[in-house]
Amino acid sequence: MVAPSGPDVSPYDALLLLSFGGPEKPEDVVPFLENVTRGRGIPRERLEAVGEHYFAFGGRSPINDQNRALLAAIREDLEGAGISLPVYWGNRNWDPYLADTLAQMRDDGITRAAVLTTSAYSSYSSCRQYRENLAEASAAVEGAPRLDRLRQYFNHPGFVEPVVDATLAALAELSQDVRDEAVLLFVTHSIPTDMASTSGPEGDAYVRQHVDVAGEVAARVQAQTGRRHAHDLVYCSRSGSPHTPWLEPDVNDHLRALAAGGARSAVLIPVGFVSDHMEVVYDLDTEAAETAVEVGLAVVRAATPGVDTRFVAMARDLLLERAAVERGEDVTRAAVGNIGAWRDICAAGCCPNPRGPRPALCGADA
Ligand SMILES: CC1=C(CCC(=O)O)c2cc3nc(cc4[nH]c(cc5[nH]c(cc1n2)c(C)c5CCC(=O)O)c(CCC(=O)O)c4C)C(CCC(=O)O)=C3C
Ligand SMILES: [Fe+2]
Repeated sequence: MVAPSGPDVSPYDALLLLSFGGPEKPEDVVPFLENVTRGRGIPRERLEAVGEHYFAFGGRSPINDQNRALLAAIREDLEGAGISLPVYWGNRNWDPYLADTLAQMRDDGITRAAVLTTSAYSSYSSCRQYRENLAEASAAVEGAPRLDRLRQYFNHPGFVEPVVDATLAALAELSQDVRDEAVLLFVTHSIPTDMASTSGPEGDAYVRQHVDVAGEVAARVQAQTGRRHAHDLVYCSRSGSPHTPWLEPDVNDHLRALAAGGARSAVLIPVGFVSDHMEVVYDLDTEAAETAVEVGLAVVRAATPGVDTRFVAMARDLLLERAAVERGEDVTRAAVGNIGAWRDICAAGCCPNPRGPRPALCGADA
């Protein structure tokens, strides 16, 4: 056998895709929601409403199939680049559970893996929570491989470029008489304002990262169309107690305000999501679409990165970048916009857990 001649992935002997997980049949829905919300104080009415969203889709979230497709696409991309590396998949909240995957990796002889999460931005929910789950699952599995979480990639061109093209394609779907005036609405998951203000090493990273990506996408769209579209950052999927402030405006409220102000069209760009999660197919394609009809706005939704070849290749780029860093080599880190490539190792105490400190991997405080 001739050794593969592709790029050097050492010190890694595997890549792990870490995601949220979702139910796949009606019986899964309640236990899944219990997994997600244990100890979170989410009001019962909110849980029942979210359960109904899942039941309306036959009890099946789109997220697992999207991850299966991403996994297949990453394997094919790595193989095509001459990299022979096993790629695993584990979830925080549903089967295949992270701890089971780590046990499988150990049994397969894996000693050190790079971890790509399906979450691009910084905050407790989108970053540290994943790192806590890595710590917890590693502690539960004797002989679990060493894990290096790859950097947050909100501003990696492999994430941003597909969003630009999806926005252009969505604009093209609007009828010509309202296209040029369409407002670009960048949509992301709302989080409690306290969680937002403590995100990242200096605070406010969650919103600043989204504002930067939105500005970059809007500028690139303008460069392509020659039209300057107004753009806003709005939020979906608010949860929690009504007494806790969460990031606003809600996408539905904003659509109503736009219509009241005389706007006729908008493009919803789910920039907070890497693929068509439940938040996208329900909160945007169902609920926000109904709001748009109600107020008479022409609205189209831009595609998420999904399995766009550039997004898939980003996984390889981040893997090779980090492998080189771990070997002590200099690297060029791809990033667009004004913030710069995010750090590999999270700062001590960043994106704190609102319920108090817990062990987390892949940070300066690990
Ligand atoms: C920032 C963020 C992301 C993006 C980053 C990332 O991708 O991680 C995200 C993703 C997701 N959230 C998801 C599902 C849910 N999130 C919930 C609850 C919550 N999310 C929060 C934040 C986020 N969530 C927060 C602050 C809560 C309150 C409870 C808590 O403090 O933890 C609840 C409970 C019911 C409810 O309260 O809505 C559910 C069911 C799914 C799966 C969807 C599918 O099935 O396709 C995905 C990808
Ligand atoms: Fe969520």
